[in-house]
Amino acid sequence: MTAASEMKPESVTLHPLGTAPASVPELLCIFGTGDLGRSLGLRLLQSGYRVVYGSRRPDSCGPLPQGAQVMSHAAAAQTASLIFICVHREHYEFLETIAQHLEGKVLVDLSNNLKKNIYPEANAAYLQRLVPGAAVVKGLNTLSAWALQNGLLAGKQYLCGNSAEAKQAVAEMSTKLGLTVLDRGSLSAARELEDFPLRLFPEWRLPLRVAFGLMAFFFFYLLIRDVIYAYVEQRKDISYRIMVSLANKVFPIVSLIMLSLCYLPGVIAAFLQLYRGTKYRKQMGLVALGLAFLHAIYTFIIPIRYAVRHKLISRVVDEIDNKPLRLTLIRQRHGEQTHSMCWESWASSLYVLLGLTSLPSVGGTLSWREFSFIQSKLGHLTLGICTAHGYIYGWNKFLRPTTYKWYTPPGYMLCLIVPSVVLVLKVLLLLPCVDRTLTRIRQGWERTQPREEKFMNKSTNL
Ligand SMILES: NC(=O)C1=CN([C@@H]2O[C@H](COP(=O)(O)OP(=O)(O)OC[C@H]3O[C@@H](n4cnc5c(N)ncnc54)[C@H](OP(=O)(O)O)[C@@H]3O)[C@@H](O)[C@H]2O)C=CC1
Ligand SMILES: [Cu+2]
Repeated sequence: MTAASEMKPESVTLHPLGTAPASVPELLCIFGTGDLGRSLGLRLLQSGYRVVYGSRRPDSCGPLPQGAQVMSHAAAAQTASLIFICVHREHYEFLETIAQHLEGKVLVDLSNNLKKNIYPEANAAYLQRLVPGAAVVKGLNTLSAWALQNGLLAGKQYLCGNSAEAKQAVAEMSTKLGLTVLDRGSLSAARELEDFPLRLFPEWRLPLRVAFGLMAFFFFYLLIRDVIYAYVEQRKDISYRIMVSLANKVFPIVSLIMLSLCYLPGVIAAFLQLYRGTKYRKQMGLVALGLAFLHAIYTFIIPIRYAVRHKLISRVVDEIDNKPLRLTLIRQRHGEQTHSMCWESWASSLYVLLGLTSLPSVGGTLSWREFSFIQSKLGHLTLGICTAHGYIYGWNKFLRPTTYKWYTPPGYMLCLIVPSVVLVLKVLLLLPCVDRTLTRIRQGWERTQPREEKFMNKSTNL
């Protein structure tokens, strides 16, 4: 490490903001030698930049990436036109004292807060107030020191700031680091950007809420229908069933509904001739996958319990010495089990295929055609198979009055509604005449058509 006094700042061409060049400055400055500062510096060096650190203690800061220089804040600021502020907001005051050295520089504010709304203004707005002569750009704050160090740079980054040139400079640098950046407008968006890292798995929130909501609903619905009904009407206590049987009814029900919800927007959109994907599709599908998996596991556990009971039954039957009856009992049980286990293994392997291919690392190795084939064709096939599973499971119960305890349909009947609607719509869409029209519409045919006709098309299709 070189002390600031011994070091001559390298000469770089500094460009006033108004006439920013198309190329990024070669030498970049980082304030703060902490976790983020070090990881970012390493990454910048690897991408072909030169890096100068600005530190309170240029002589005694910890180990820095090889090739980087370190000096005082003021000296470092003079070497570069772009400065990353890798210091916590709580310590920003020192920047005010060196504000004259930061005149005309681009300051990148990467800071985050631990909680929302702990400060009256966004960190970046505060920085801009401390250093009015600089162009503050907020962004890259969803990077993590860990990911930078390990070369993982997936995910979009957002930028905002009042100076278009400054944002341009940061965007070009980010692209060179292999990041995808999106412009979110002026610095007034900084607060929103600072809140991003505080949101945990935002895309998972809706799918998980839907899953939990559906699970809670079906759990209580089945609890009333199965356990409470048996208790009230037949004076039987079957609460021991809650843990396994009830759960094993709730999982496939919710799983199937979630899977069909993945495809519902698609078919509806097709009918509305507004074909676009939905953001939550992948997450919905993966939650459905998880639940289907639990269902399959439970289904393989339940026969073990049945097998135990089975032995008891055979012993009792043995005592009565009624061999034909015993054989029928065994055959019935066995048939049901193999049937159901066969369904489960089919459906779950399809689910796994769907889930795996929707992971970015696997999906990336497939061509677009392969991906859409698996996600769309196999997705609908899985949906079809699971829906058929539901119908076959319950076909002989539909007309039996005892099925409708307290006038409520059983859970599996309710859960077949959405998938059936999706499948019927899908089949309608596959009809040659509809398919042809849809293809033509998607190829831009609609533009020459009056609006009313478009809607008429839709209603005749339905
Ligand atoms: N770590 C991460 O993964 C990420 C961090 N961030 C943000 O980056 C910023 C820095 O985080 P991180 O690197 O983890 O923090 P660290 O605590 O690891 O580093 C902060 C650095 O700031 C400098 N510093 C500390 N106190 C003062 C002070 N009073 N005056 C001037 N400089 C000071 C120090 O450098 P020196 O001793 O050289 O002066 C210190 O190393 C934070 O705002 C954080 O929210 C954003 C995204 C990810
Ligand atoms: Cu099943």
